[in-house]
Amino acid sequence: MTSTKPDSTEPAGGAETAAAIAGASGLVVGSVPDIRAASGWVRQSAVRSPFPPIEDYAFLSNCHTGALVASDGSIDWLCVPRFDSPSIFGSLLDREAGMFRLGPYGINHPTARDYEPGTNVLITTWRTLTGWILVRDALTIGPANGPDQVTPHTRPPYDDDADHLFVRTVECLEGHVDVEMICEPAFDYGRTPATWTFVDEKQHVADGSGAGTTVRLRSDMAMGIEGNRIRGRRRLKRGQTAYCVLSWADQLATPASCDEAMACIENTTAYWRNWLAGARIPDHRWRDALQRSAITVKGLTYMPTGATVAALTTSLPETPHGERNWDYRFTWMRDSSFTMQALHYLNLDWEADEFMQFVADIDTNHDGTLQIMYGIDGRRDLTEKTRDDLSGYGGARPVRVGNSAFGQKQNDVFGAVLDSVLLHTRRSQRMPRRLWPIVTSQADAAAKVWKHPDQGIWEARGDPQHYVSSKLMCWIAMDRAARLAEIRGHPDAKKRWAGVAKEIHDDILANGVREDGVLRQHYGTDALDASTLLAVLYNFLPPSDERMHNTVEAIAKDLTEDGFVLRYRTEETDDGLSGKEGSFLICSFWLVSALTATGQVERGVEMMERLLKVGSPLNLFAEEFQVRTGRHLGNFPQAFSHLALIQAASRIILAERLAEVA
Ligand SMILES: OC[C@H]1O[C@H](O[C@H]2O[C@H](CO)[C@@H](O)[C@H](O)[C@H]2O)[C@H](O)[C@@H](O)[C@@H]1O
Repeated sequence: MTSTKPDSTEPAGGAETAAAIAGASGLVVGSVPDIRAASGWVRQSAVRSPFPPIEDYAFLSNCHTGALVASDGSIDWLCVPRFDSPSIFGSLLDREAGMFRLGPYGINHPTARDYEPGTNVLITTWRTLTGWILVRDALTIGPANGPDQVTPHTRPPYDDDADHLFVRTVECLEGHVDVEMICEPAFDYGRTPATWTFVDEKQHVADGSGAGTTVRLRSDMAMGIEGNRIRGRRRLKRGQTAYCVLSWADQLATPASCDEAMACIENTTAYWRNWLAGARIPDHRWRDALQRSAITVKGLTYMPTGATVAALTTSLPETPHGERNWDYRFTWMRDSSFTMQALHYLNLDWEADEFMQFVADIDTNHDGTLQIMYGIDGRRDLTEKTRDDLSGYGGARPVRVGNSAFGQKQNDVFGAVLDSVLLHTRRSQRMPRRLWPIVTSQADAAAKVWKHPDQGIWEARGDPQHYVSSKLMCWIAMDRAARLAEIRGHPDAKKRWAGVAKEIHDDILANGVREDGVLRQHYGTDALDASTLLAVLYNFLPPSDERMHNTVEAIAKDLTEDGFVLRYRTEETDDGLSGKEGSFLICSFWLVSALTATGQVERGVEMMERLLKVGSPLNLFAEEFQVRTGRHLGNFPQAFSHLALIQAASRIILAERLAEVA
């Protein structure tokens, strides 16, 4: 895109400022801002990459959409009003595609960042030469009448109470600090910069419009329009507060004072804590990680339909500077089913209920089967386009919007859905009548297609193959369908489906096992694939069976880099793409679960501890981890990684507890 800012590789404030920024403590204090620094944005220093590391971002959500906040206080990703809407802040994918910063003037490294415990409210503490401030950020959500409406352990009647507001408050704790706000939306993924007009200049209210969208900014800081951005400044002294709020709600309603803004944040805090109170999170040293994963998975749920997005973002690269960039702001049947399983582990059955309603309402194919993925509103057409006007994160192109995988045949989808239905039926002790047609159509489809090759769980864009994990999930489909038929009193269907399950089981054992007793990736290769760990997790054979043990050991030995698991070796597998991937975090957590399931709990614990250490400072995980650099790769935060974390930790904790009582 055409740059309107100074060259981001040049120190905006000259050599002195750059040196000050690079201060030995890592804390940026008191760089004397010169006129160039004042006209640019503090991020434009020579001492940091223009694209922050993926793992530096904080994730916020109102269960309609989510945001990524960089450690310098800039919102670099926000799509409104929904996860899958075009971005208005898209600096994540192009430094010129919009951002919204709040923080001390001239300083871009905070002293500390954390979530308000048990919530999705971010707290950032900044220290300057003259004082301390504390910033609170939230995509607000909660009962319209305030936190008093919240009663613990009740199903929130206010489930759809997102305010459609980004609220930011700042409080001066000590001394005095000059606070700066820069709000520069660029609509339609950066294509249309905002045109600003004051609605009420005295009250500091302005509307920014472009590409058919209008947002309202309101603050108690003095603010001025500078082209496509609004800049606000205020010196805060100890005890003083300030706020700024961005709204995209109907009527563009905004809090009219700092007290009102703070009340919205309190409401949001109460909302998340109340939600978490409904979870059964074990009292264990991994509790914080489990809580964060639960909140993150919930934050990736689109409340109006109960669908979950696979991740918040599009096109964060799986290979640095490479082409493995995908749009994950959709609902995969597989990802959502795994998510439901993980939430059940934590006793969060409501969420599963919501997802089942989504499944029941889905617009199926003519033959009654499901697509492998849908829009969060149930939309079927997810046509993929590239946005060639965007630089891409770190230059990784293309940036994709939409995902061609929606048209793929992936035979595991039947098993994923039917496993969820069975789990849900058992947990809720009932199966809604309207789910039965889904059960029969998915079971009949799996019975028909299990012999066919497909694109597999990893959605390879190469030739279809007889993937072992796809057959395995078809076995699950038939097994779960037979059990559901029994529950509903359909003995004939039960017999028919159980018969197909047996046939698939035999076929996998005959064709899917290498000579050395290890499950192979697909029938035409001896290559390994981490998705075969699902055989252990789904009890395809007893955990004591040699083939399960051999598969776990082969993957641990030959499909890892420094202990972290690759989904497959790109040099052995033609997935139709170039570039080497990092290790897949879901696969690494699967290995922890598989080790635990096969009785190797200590090895599982060791690996779990290592995995937790590579989480972001805020306990968030992208899709992949690059061992060589210690950096996260791929979309962020990724539900797959968090749900597999929950599953692995829950299995270990259960195994430890059972060992204690044995
Ligand atoms: O690697 C090629 C494929 O990568 C993406 O798929 C991956 O993400 C999905 C969502 O989490 C997951 O369900 C799938 O198992 C992963 O392989 C991408 O969405 C595909 O379009 C792409 O072909």
